[in-house]
Amino acid sequence: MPLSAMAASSYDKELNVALLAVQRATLLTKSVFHNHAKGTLNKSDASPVTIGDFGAQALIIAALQHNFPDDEIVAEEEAKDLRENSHVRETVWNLVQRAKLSDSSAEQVLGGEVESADAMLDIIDKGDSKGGSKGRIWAIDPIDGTKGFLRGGQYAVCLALMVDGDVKVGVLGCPNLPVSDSQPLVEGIGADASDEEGKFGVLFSAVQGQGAESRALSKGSLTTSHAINMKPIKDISEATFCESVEAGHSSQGDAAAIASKLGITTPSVRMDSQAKYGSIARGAGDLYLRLPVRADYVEKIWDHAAGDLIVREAGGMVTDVEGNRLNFRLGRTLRENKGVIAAPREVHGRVIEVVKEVLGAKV
Ligand SMILES: Nc1ncnc2c1ncn2[C@@H]1O[C@H](COP(=O)(O)O)[C@@H](OP(=O)(O)O)[C@H]1O
Ligand SMILES: [Mg+2]
Ligand SMILES: [Mg+2]
Ligand SMILES: [Mg+2]
Repeated sequence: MPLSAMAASSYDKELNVALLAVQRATLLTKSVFHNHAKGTLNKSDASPVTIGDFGAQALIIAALQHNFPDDEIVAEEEAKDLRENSHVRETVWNLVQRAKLSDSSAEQVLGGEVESADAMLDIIDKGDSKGGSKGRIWAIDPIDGTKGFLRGGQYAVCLALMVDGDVKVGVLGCPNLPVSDSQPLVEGIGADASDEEGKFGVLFSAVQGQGAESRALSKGSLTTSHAINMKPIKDISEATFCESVEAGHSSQGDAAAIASKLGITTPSVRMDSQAKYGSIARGAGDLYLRLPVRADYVEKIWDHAAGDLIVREAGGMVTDVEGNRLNFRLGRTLRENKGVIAAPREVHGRVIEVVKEVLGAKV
């Protein structure tokens, strides 16, 4: 490959912008958690959305539009509720204006000052791409695990770049996870993520073919990163697995049955959001099981794109419950996939066998 083509395919700029954009948006969500009523609204599917979700989405899209004006964006939220509710709109607008990284050169990279509250609404609605298998498309989940965010549990600010339907860059900001990779899995705020000394959680990232990394989140420029890898497993019965806190998002009964058949005796760690993908990628846990609760639920690409790449680049395998790779080419949803099974490569096949036994026995 000619040098110029190699440089063009390394995604250095995309990764840098994505990391800084997620870091700035994560700061906004932290300030909402500490200083505000969350401004929770209920969406049409009865799930919650907060001023933090809207503000984080506006900030990330503004940064992407400044740097990559021709790219498409698939984002979870839309501005409709803000157009109808001036009080919530003004609160989000204030947050967006105030959210700045402390390092001016980092802010300069992100650029794209939002000019007015109305411009902010239009920016939020730029996340309405239909997605698909062609071209450059970013997927944004401004707060994944909104229920966890409201409870003071785990949540993640998630951003991924897909090119022709393949995830090339993935970033997860997890402000409530421990900074250090070797801390055990936690359901609540990590002991060393308390915001003292400016430490507040972790930023995971991966670029296709270049491995996965983690670094401490900061309020200014990026901190130094290091490579992360899934933990090698000798005996599957010694694995720890994580699953959703919300029983409505993943069948905890099926997970318990699968774990028991695998000989796993350690209870599951329940945590919200794509923090589960980051946690197994850094070796703090081994398996992530997401087992369908309702036959009609279709997973969304923004709930999985970044985590899928980060786990695969750390040495893992991510599939649905049938063992098929997640297909990000079909639009805003993963309509061909049911559930998610993420595990180290060497044991993934065995886990899928047992998943099929347990789920097959139900029908
Ligand atoms: N019935 C269901 N089954 C699976 N996932 C669901 C679901 N209803 C909502 N979700 C998704 O579950 C995500 C949270 O996952 P987790 O349980 O791993 O924390 C939510 O993301 P948001 O919080 O971004 O809306 C939402 O998209
Ligand atoms: Mg949501
Ligand atoms: Mg989500
Ligand atoms: Mg969300």
